[in-house]
Amino acid sequence: MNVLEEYTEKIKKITELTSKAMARSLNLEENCFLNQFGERGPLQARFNYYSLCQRPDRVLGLKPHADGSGYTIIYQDELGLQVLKDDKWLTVPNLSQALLVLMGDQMEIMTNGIFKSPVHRVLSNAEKDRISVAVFYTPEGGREIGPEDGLVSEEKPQIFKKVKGYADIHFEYYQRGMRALHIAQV
Ligand SMILES: O=C(O)CCC(=O)C(=O)O
Ligand SMILES: [Fe+2]
Repeated sequence: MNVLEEYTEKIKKITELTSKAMARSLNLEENCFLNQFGERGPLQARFNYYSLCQRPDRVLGLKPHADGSGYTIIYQDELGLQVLKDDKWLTVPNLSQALLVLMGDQMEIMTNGIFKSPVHRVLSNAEKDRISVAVFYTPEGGREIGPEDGLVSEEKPQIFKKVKGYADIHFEYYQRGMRALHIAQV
């Protein structure tokens, strides 16, 4: 087995554990998110190399965006990733050997807005280059996904509709530098 196959198999196991843990944390049946992703929910890896940049004050490594995945599992070898929270950019710590689980738009939809898909960006750096491996875990293309029934009630009205093919819609908006989540709003 080559390294990429091995990494993918391990990440697949992590998606199973993580999806179940997230369901339990919301008092939902533990397979509910896995059922929405489907058995063949794709895992797509993106390898990012951020070379040295002489003007980190003027150039970003990666422009602000939110992921269209269900969620994304990121390995990073240096600091640089930032998430937007309350209008402030926070640098994600880089713990040795740690993987980062970043919510994508489709988990925000499935949790009816409880788990937020953050806008994030990557800074550039004049001293250290940086590598990251982002694995996007996305529901099967043909499937309709939507808020879990258990997360909708009179006090917590449904804020997202059921959607199909969200990843493709997201990509069109992404290319224009825009967010797509509003298309799923009720
Ligand atoms: O390089 C990183 O840490 C994040 C990459 C990322 O956000 C992406 O590929 O969508
Ligand atoms: Fe991203």
